[in-house]
Amino acid sequence: MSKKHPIISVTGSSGAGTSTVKTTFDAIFRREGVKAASIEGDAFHRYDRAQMKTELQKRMAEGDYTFSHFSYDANELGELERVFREYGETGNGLKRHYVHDDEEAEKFGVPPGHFTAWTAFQEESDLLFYEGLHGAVVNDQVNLAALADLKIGVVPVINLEWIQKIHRDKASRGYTTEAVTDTILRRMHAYVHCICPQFSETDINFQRVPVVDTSNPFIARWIPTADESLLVIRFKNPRGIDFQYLTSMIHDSWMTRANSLVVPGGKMDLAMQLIFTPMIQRLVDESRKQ
Ligand SMILES: Nc1ncnc2c1ncn2[C@@H]1O[C@H](COP(=O)(O)OP(=O)(O)OP(=O)(O)O)[C@@H](O)[C@H]1O
Ligand SMILES: O=C(CO)[C@H](O)[C@H](O)COP(=O)(O)O
Repeated sequence: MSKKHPIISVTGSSGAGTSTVKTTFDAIFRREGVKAASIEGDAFHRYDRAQMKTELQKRMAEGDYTFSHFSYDANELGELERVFREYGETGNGLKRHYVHDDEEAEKFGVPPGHFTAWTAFQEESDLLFYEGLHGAVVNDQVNLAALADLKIGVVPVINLEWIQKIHRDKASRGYTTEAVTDTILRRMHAYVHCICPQFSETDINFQRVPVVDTSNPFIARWIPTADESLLVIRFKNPRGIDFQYLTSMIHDSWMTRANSLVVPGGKMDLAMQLIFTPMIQRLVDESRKQ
């Protein structure tokens, strides 16, 4: 935690929608005149695509079938912790990109499956924004949750998460349904042990729930739309959250528990704007006073 250089960490599994949520944050940052330095979780993978394939084969030959991109040791979480810590102390840090597809290859000048070089943050910023797989990990080696000032979980119910992952990986990353299904299966152990525990560390979780049948996510022809889903928003600590204001501003929303709100899927962006704008203002006001 750093009052001077705050960190916002948006955490979710692959395909959960963390990149999509970033567009809402970018809109708030723009409107509120907040300068954010952004980093992506995939930049902290330990291996490039070819190295990962080799490492996977090696582990499987040794009888380890649990290793995947979700595993702690497939990622440089110590490096991520160092970036969080350095940013909190100095407002600086290092970033790079993991290039997934041809479009990103064109943008970054590096072939798919490779990393760009590490570079220091170019400009001064008011806060650091992380989105990725491991932004609230607490294990015996790192404590990322302790270093982030606002932690957000993006967690569609699992059928929906799989549909999103399958559709995105097929449409933009050139994978087949079978290849994505294999990846989902291979990652399940680490999903349970490395991804899920973070959602007890996060301050607010956003869980999209479809209200159409997703019983067989592997044949879904499209991702359930905003109108075909609800959003459960759960606050770890509801103290200070003005639920009356939120339910009056978000049409058709209601409370299901003392710390949980449900809003129509189409109100996700509005709900995030209403919830996060005052939180971001508070973080930035505090930091400017230091
Ligand atoms: N609220 C939503 N409504 C409908 N579709 C969504 C929503 N959020 C995400 N998606 C879709 O799900 C897919 C995955 O989303 P996104 O790329 O944001 O995931 P991600 O968590 O960043 O994944 P990764 O970490 O693997 O890059 C995309 O096709 C995106 O359009
Ligand atoms: O999105 C992901 C994790 O968040 C990808 O699955 C991971 O970055 C590996 O990518 P690829 O299989 O394209 O090399």
